[in-house]
Amino acid sequence: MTALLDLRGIGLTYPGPPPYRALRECDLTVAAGDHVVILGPSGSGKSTLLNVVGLLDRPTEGRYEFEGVDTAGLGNARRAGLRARRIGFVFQAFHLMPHRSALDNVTVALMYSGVPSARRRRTGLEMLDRVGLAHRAYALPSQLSGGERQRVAIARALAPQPALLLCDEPTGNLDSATAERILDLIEEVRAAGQTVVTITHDPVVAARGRRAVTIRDGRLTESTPAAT
Ligand SMILES: Nc1ncnc2c1ncn2[C@@H]1O[C@H](COP(=O)(O)OP(=O)(O)OP(=O)(O)O)[C@@H](O)[C@H]1O
Repeated sequence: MTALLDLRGIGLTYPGPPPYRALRECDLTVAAGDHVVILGPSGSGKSTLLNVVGLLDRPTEGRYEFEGVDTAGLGNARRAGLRARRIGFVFQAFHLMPHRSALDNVTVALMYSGVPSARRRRTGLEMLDRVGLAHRAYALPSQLSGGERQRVAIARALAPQPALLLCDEPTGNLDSATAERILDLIEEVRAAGQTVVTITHDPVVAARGRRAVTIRDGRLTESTPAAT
């Protein structure tokens, strides 16, 4: 399989004061179509790593290639464009626009990724249908359950057909039955050929990955491979 992303010797030091070295010498290659889980305790560097992988932050050391392109050479506008088109984010707190319908939340992502307005509504409805929420397209986030909100967030993340789905504690705010349904949906996404990277401190979530990597004190180590 070809590598979707490749990190070599990645380090990130927050400037402070005092400076804090949150990532050190991280090497990670993620093959296209894989689901890699990054597991680690609070404060270990998971979000920092996710921000680097998601092109939100620049590392202070090392080389990060996304789809074969050295990201160090990309200006902020190119990075933002790649993020909108090639990377979907799913967060624990959903981050939906509260005063916009489920459908609007999805179509706005399509607008940022450059999809022409004539196609956005139909694609948005198709994405909501894919997560089982076509019948709630015009509901506001406040009228949806936590699991439904996360499904809208997944529809939004997937709508631009990103190469990479990045999940940050995707089931952190959900009860265990709802969490299972969200994890099933993420597994469907991977089975359909998209690449998934999930960060979590929850072993139940980690068990769903095909490969697990542990981060401790900003260093990555390969864990026992998860079931494939
Ligand atoms: N902007 C910042 N400036 C300085 N230090 C920071 C900054 N952001 C994070 N840190 C520190 O870097 C370390 C890693 O933080 P990070 O948020 O990546 O951890 P995490 O594993 O995601 O934790 P959690 O599971 O609690 O969200 C922590 O010690 C944190 O205090």
